Amino acid sequence: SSSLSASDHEHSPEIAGLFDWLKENGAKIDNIKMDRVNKNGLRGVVATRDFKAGEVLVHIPNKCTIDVGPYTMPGAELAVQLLSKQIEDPAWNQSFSRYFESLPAWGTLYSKEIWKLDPDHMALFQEPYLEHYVQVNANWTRDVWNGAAETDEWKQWPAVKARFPVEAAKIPWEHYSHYASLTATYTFVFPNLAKEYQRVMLPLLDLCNHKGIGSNTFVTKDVRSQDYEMVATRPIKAGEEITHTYNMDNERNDYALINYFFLQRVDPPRLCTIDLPDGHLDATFAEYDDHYLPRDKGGLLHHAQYLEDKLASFPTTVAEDEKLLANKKLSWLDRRVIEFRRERKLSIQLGIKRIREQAKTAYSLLQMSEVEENHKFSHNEL
Ligand SMILES: C[S@@+](CC[C@H](N)C(=O)[O-])C[C@H]1O[C@@H](n2cnc3c(N)ncnc32)[C@H](O)[C@@H]1O
Repeated sequence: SSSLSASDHEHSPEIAGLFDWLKENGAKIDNIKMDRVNKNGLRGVVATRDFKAGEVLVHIPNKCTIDVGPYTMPGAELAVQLLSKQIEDPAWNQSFSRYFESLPAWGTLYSKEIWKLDPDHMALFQEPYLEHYVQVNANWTRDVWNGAAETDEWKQWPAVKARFPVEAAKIPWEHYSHYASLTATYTFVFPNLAKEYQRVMLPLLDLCNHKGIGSNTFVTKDVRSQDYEMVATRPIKAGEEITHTYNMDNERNDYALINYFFLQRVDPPRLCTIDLPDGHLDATFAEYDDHYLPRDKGGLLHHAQYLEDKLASFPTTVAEDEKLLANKKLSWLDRRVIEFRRERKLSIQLGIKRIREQAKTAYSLLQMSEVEENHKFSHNEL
């Protein structure tokens, strides 16, 4: 049989419990397993047999999933919704216990919702925009907990405390804020029967890692049954990691770091979102094939100059960052931020080089934008 034996989960009774619970509830999960998928021991999902393109790898019944709240809610408010659901219906909560145990333990998650606002840690970004960005998000989590956020009262933690004073008093800040990060980073977006887009928790599917270009599955919801399926987008070999694209924004390291606290070391390195012309973290970039050429306004050389100024403004060089990273005593939180800024600098260096090369041969491109500008101008004058 292709079903999993206990030894497949030797490293983790929680994962064995998750598989048992899902199977008891009719999930089809026979041809995948959990494993360590990189040198850092990252957990991920792996195929245990070959799959053809279009084949269903995993089927999760709707009753094993959780609609947490409207998809626009930030993690802080989703955490309030989830905790309130758990308190309100202890039997339901108990029935999901093996799922909750499969999720990362407190202290092992990190994201904008719970960023440490310690000045030394924040300074590691070498980027005021990012410091500000995580500050706004982490403060929101704190404010929703205290009832001080500028949003509806029902979305904030004191509303739960008022309804369930005894049970709510047992929830510490650490637990709530962990949930704020979890509901932001382990949820999917799907419509419910009323066609309202929800943040949804999908057991096991939420243990698959992100891959942009080259991912091998997507997740879909059946309109009739409301069940969820993971489908192969190309042939998959036994032993291959199962990945899907959380969103293409994660292909930019600043977006992935702030939102999910991971980085990809790709060759060639890609410019960060914030280093694209007019780039900022809440923008969506539809075009990813062209990593170095600025689009629209600005022009090539203008962007090269911007990147050169940026590079000169960093307090440390790539070599100095490397030296810091050689220190084995760095905390994992500090290490990843330094790794991030090193990758960012490498991408900026390459970006400048590419733009300068391109500018030599892209005369026609520059000329075209001038023509368009002149055209607009004369049109306005008419
Ligand atoms: C939805 S979970 C995926 C499962 C996770 N690896 C686990 O074991 O619980 C999202 C988290 O997984 C990690 N992750 C996802 N994709 C990754 C990738 N391409 N590289 C490194 N870490 C990744 C990040 O820590 C992220 O916050």
